[in-house]
Amino acid sequence: MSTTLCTSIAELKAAAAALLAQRTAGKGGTLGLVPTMGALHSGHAELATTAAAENDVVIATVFVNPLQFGDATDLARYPRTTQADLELLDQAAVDFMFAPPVEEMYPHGEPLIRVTAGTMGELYEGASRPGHFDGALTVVAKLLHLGRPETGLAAPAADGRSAYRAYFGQKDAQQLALVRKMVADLNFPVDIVGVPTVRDADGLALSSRNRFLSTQERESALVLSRALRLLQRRADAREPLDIASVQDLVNSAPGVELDYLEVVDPVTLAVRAENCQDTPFTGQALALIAAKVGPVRLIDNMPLG
Ligand SMILES: Nc1ncnc2c1ncn2[C@@H]1O[C@H](COP(=O)(O)OP(=O)(O)OP(=O)(O)O)[C@@H](O)[C@H]1O
Ligand SMILES: CC(C)(CO)[C@@H](O)C(=O)[O-]
Ligand code: BAL
Repeated sequence: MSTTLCTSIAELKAAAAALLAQRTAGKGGTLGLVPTMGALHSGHAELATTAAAENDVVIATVFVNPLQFGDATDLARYPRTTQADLELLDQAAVDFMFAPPVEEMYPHGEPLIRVTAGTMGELYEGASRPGHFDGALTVVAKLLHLGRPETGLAAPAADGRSAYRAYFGQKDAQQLALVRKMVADLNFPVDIVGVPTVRDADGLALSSRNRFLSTQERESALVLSRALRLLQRRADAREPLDIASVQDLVNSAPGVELDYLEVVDPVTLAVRAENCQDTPFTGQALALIAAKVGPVRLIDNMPLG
């Protein structure tokens, strides 16, 4: 096992700085950070291997952040699989797994000062999970600070890339857009890298919560990626999207309760008011979907155009 498990911030910072100095002969190098909540699967592995291919040292964080859970049951039953996570990260050539206890991250209880995700954080996922993105951005801000060693990072490269990069999945499109906005608005010295969604062969986006689906619910859940692909085909053909018909298709799947299916601007996430129903699709957009399948809330998205 070459991945080192760290549970304290001081231990992580010292060990990461030392390894970076050793690997780069003290000349400075690049560091990749992969924030996760654990219960790792091949989607996380893709983030980790991308980070390992692009950086001298990689830290993956595994922390089930209470601040981003409104629902205590969801928090309590969130899967925790530390040993398996360590093995997956080792396979992906990650150097450090930072898995702090809650008291290490929040030693004085919940923090008084937090990041607010603003109006963008109130849309879509934020509407169903009030405060979720404030909690997620607050912990991401902390992790971005904690993961960066105090010394040993190279100056920005000629192509303008920072020596510090953090990796997030495009599956959580709203989270990725909000992290990019936080980093831009608050001048965090880090590049955010978006990694494409990894899917099972039948199209279902991998998610730690998929394990709670029964066989029948998993079959029903395929309607999410099918709906997105149907919109993609219509967009590619420059046909009207007729989004209402796709919403009906999702709701007709047994046990599926659609929360939202929206076509939005890929950067601002504002709903596209035009070209979603009857007129031919033009330009580029992102289709976002969320639905409850049995007891599990699932999200997915695909680019259009
Ligand atoms: N299928 C996937 N493909 C690529 N990246 C993914 C995938 N699933 C999750 N990620 C990314 O991994 C990071 C950590 O996500 P997280 O630990 O919440 O996993 P998850 O599977 O999305 O869990 P859940 O949705 O059940 O909370 C996020 O940046 C997320 O976007
Ligand atoms: C980014 C993150 C690790 C913050 O807790 C979480 O929201 C997630 O796993 O996507
Ligand atoms: N992947 C998003 C984290 C969450 O569901 O809380």
